[in-house]
Amino acid sequence: MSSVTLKSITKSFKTVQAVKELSLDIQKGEFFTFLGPSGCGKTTTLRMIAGFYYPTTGSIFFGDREMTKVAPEKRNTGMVFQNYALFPHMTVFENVAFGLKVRKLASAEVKKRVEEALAKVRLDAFTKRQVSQLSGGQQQRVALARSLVIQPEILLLDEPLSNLDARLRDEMRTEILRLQRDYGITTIYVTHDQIEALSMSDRIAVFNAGECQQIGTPKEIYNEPANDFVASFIGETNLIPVQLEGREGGTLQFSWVEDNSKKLMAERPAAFSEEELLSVSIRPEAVEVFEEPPVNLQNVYEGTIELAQFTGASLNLFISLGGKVVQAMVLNTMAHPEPEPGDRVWVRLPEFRVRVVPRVMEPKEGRRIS
Ligand SMILES: Nc1ncnc2c1ncn2[C@@H]1O[C@H](COP(=O)(O)OP(=O)(O)OP(=O)(O)O)[C@@H](O)[C@H]1O
Repeated sequence: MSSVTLKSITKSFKTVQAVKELSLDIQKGEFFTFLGPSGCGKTTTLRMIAGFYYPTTGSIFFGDREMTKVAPEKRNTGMVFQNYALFPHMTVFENVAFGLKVRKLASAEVKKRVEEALAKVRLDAFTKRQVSQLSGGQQQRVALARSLVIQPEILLLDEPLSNLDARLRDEMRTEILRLQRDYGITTIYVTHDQIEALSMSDRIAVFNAGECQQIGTPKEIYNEPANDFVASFIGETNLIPVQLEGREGGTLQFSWVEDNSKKLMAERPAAFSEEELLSVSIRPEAVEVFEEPPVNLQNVYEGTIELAQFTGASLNLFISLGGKVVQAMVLNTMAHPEPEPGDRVWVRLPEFRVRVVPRVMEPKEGRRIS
């Protein structure tokens, strides 16, 4: 088990700068996730940690050992890929034993370790099967056992669940976490799936276009996003571009950029400089919806329901407030009558639930419904 430190690493491929000035400290035994959209540099960073690529500039340490240009086979990392990369003509046992045989371990030791690893991933009944005769989930377990059996210091997982169906993904998520906790192994997990990232990680680094936008625990990333990109990439959110008008005590006073007759108060402390472009972010579950205009409340806007989506546990309401559509998630209380398109409602964006975030994305038009 080892900590991992990236010191200002960059990676360029001819004209593409895949990773820009990235610095990270991953703790011993931590489950750390790289999250971001396709092409943002997650895999390239993981490959630099594995040693398949060397950084163009910057350095990589495992504990206090510099690994920047050490060959992959000398790093003692275990890696699991999206496509499993198993040997289809070999049995489950042979696949898992492969790395140990390369390391020239005695055959009794190989047998013991492989059997232990297969028991851990609950495949002990399948040792003699050809991997081509296994399901996707079982193959992924073989890949996990193969990477763990070498007792790596660091486990690297590159979108390991993306080829599995939704139910199996759920199951394997729990399985991977259980194994990670059992072995206590430092784990770096690459995904573009925010649910995976939120539900599994100790900490997450959110990437965009080769840059790390925020590092934090799942709750920090979700509740206190660093900017509008992070807010909208993690979960659903409503973003309203705003202009600062004043401050009074701890309260910030804004007007909407798209309609400056609409005012908005925010009570959460927010770090930004006067010259930055700002939005407020508010999650659908934080938006309150009223059938009558509420009295003595702030940040209340009159609107019309455009769409009501029933999802079982909740109703997703898309509410037009003049040109802007805001999404609200209200719990299914089986109330009658239910909110319907065309209904006039009042929306409240509670001042203690809105987050002021710097605007780093291009402003978008209001969400289209159809
Ligand atoms: N070997 C390579 N040669 C040239 N460009 C590359 C190479 N590998 C990656 N890139 C480019 O670097 C950028 C980052 O790619 P990377 O694979 O790290 O992204 P990613 O976030 O892992 O994406 P995905 O989720 O799609 O795998 C992309 O623009 C990609 O096209």
